[in-house]
Amino acid sequence: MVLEIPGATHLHSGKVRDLYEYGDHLLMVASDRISAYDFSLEPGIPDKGEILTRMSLWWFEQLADIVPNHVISTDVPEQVAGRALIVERLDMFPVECVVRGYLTGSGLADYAASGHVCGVPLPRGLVDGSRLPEPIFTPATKAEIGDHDQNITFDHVVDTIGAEDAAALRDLSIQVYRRAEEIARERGILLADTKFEFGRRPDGTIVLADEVLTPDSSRFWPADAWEPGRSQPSFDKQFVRDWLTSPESGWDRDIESAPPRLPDAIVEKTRERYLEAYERLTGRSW
Ligand SMILES: C[C@H](c1ccccc1)n1cc(-c2ncnc(N)c2C#N)cn1
Repeated sequence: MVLEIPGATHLHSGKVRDLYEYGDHLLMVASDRISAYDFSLEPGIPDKGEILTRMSLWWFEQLADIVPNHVISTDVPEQVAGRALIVERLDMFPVECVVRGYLTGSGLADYAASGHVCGVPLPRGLVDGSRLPEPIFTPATKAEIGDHDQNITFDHVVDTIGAEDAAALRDLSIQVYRRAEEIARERGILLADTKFEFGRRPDGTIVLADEVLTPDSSRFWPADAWEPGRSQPSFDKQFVRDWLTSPESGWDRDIESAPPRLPDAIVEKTRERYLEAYERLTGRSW
């Protein structure tokens, strides 16, 4: 559902976010929508958009000494107060800058098939959830709506945007991941992997854009439940996943039908997990 916002013209809609033209800038709006198993679920999680917007803002502040960001203002239209940002319009690089500190998901699948992820060789014997010896840059191309991003090699990034910018995005992405992973780990949250988007200013400066280091752009795992060799519980989405895959939901994931509406109890427990992640990471009370 695209909101009519005075002064804003709708540009893009993602599963859980919407982007609008807003004068010379852009308005990035986070919804309360939650997605799992590639479906947008109902109902939304109350305050999720605001919690993740505040989390992203906090991360931009923590990272400002190593990378400039696109945030201009939080003085947004009343309708989206607290869950939108006015951001600088950038020339976006067409690369999803994914950094992995742990092996799971499509990275694990590529590793199982080839011993590599995005052309990066990894040691033998790694399992689901293994911590990697060093964080790796595993870029992807933005998929069409509804499709999964496609993992690509660093050389493919060089061919797309040139060697200098490719190296700059790789180095920046890994530097930002390392800083964030350490901050999160100190607070009991494992940042298994994350996806950054960068853009360029007219003067050539590379700027960190999009949302950053939220449970929507990253895998957040509770550190005290980490056990390589099996799927790790998601910090924020595990209640939803467990209910959807339980007999109680009556949902059959295999027939690719839309999942049923989430029960109030699951919605509330999930809201509490987003609040817990925000308060633990930022040290700020909601
Ligand atoms: C993928 C992402 C998106 C966000 C929200 C909803 C749907 C898509 N997106 C971000 C831009 C973008 N373009 C120019 N300047 C910027 N500062 C940004 C940002 N952030 C274009 N697309």
